[in-house]
Amino acid sequence: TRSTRPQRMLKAVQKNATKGNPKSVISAIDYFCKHSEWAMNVGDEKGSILDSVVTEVNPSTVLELGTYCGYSTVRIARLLSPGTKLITLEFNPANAAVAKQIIAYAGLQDKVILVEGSSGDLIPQMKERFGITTFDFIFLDHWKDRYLPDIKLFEECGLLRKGSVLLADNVICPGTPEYLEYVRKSPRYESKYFPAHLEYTKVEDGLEKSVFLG
Ligand SMILES: CCCNc1ncnc2c1ncn2[C@@H]1O[C@H](/C=C/CNC(=O)c2cc(-c3ccc(F)cc3)cc(O)c2O)[C@@H](O)[C@H]1O
Ligand SMILES: [Mg+2]
Repeated sequence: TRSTRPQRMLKAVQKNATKGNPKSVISAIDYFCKHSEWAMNVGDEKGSILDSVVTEVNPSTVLELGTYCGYSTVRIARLLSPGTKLITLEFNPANAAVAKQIIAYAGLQDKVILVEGSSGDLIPQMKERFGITTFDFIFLDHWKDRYLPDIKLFEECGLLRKGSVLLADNVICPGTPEYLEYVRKSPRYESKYFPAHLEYTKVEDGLEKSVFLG
């Protein structure tokens, strides 16, 4: 049967990137998406903003919602200090399988805990399963209509502390209007919009950074 786009992306990484070199894996995926097939990775423009926020926060506890093929997982994990791991949630087993191989190709498997399942089920399990008290940094990049219910779940589960940083992709395109209204109106968050473009296109998009105020 015909291969899937994630499988073709993995092949491109194995062909064009250098094993153990995260930067080359990132470049190989960006090249594939620019010259072969568009795919919904955060991309290099928004990816640079993600890099700068991760570097600024220098988090000890990290969560990513929506691994997809692991592009942003690799971007984040390569910047974490030694001993720090990121937890990434992916409910599509085929995507998780590709992501696992891309993360391993980058040599970052020891810095990543990839959990197969739905955020709605897994967020309430974070404390007991992974010994998490609160998250320092959360990257939201899963189904756009799930950003709002999941941020409320973080609050209910006591997974945010004063200063926790949430960074959300695609707040313009495809758009997350309810989430954006919530974090911008709520007195419990200090929000900032980082304008950019939809990955590999000239379409307007951006990232919303929201700091929990406690
Ligand atoms: C009910 C399940 C909610 N919880 C969840 N828990 C764990 N993993 C979840 C997930 N939701 C989705 N996922 C996974 O995340 C990934 C989904 C990401 C959704 N992203 C987008 O739709 C998206 C879409 C675009 C896009 C933009 C313009 C366009 F014309 C077409 C697409 C751009 C992006 O940057 C995007 O991130 C998949 O791998 C999916 O299996
Ligand atoms: Mg996205």
